[in-house]
Amino acid sequence: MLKIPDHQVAGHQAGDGKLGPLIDDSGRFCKPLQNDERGSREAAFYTSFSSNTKIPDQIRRYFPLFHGTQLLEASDGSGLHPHLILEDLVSTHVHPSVMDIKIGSRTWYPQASEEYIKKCLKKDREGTSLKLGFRISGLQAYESEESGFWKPAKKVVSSYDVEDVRSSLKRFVSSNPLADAKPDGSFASVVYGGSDGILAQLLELKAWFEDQTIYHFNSCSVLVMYEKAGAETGMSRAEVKLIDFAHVTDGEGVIDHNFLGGLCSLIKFVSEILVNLGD
Ligand SMILES: O=P(O)(O)O[C@@H]1[C@@H](OP(=O)(O)O)[C@H](OP(=O)(O)O)[C@H](O)[C@H](OP(=O)(O)O)[C@H]1OP(=O)(O)O
Ligand SMILES: Nc1ncnc2c1ncn2[C@@H]1O[C@H](COP(=O)(O)OP(=O)(O)O)[C@@H](O)[C@H]1O
Repeated sequence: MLKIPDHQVAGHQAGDGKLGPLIDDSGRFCKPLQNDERGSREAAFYTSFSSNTKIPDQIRRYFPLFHGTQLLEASDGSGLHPHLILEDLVSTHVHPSVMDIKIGSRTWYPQASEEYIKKCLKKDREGTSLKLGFRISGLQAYESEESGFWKPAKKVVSSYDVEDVRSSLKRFVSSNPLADAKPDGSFASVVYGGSDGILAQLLELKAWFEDQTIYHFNSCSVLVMYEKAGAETGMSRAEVKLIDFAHVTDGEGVIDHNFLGGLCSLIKFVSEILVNLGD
């Protein structure tokens, strides 16, 4: 049975007669193809990426598994609609803490329409993209059975400034994300740090981006995920994945400086949280 995911933190959402992703019980995340070129671009990306033998295995694991496209009943009631059948990245989590971070100081690309570029430039300027090379698009962090999740509203997140980004990255890995008090950052070392933590994963991705010239990942996001119960026992299952490939273009032999720069900036923010843990 397909249902609306309650773990989605950004992007187009199903419900209220709108077209959005659906999940099933077998761990599939079904993302409807957008009707314009965004849909065909994303499907083309997954098809090309799946069969590209130049992608190292240790990098492939940062992308959702792709099981092709299928016609499914759309969430907006419009009937059968093509969906990308992806791995649901949090299907094995009980209380997933998830943050969507859109990478790049520029979320548009030269081939896009003037109108689209204008819209993106406005969002990039108003958010932290231009200043930092990334912005938080949405997030949720689990606190407890009683209080549930810290899940700030879309309009709150879209108005984040640099300091809000810094404090949200710390609050996201705190045991008290909903508290007015200073976030304790108590899961930072287990989630962000360590040999297989978020920072190590971001650094591995960065090393690939320093070389790869196959794709330009315009407007893509890094999805950061962990499970609080695991973090409490030192086994957070913290993971980084890349998502949203509706604006990927051919790299044409050129380094993706826009993505690489944003990734470096995010790495610096995460590193600083680890360095300043005692503060
Ligand atoms: O439709 P909205 O308001 O949810 O905005 C979408 C954005 O959602 P968010 O700002 O995160 O809530 C959405 O952002 P995310 O990718 O979810 O970070 C995109 O900017 C999307 O544009 P496009 O599909 O990339 O061309 C945006 O879609 P369009 O404005 O192009 O429809
Ligand atoms: N494969 C996936 N598994 C689990 N959640 C996902 C997956 N892909 C996307 N999401 C969730 O959906 C949100 C929007 O995804 P995205 O691909 O950016 O959609 P859009 O193109 O509408 O912006 C993400 O912030 C995340 O919460």
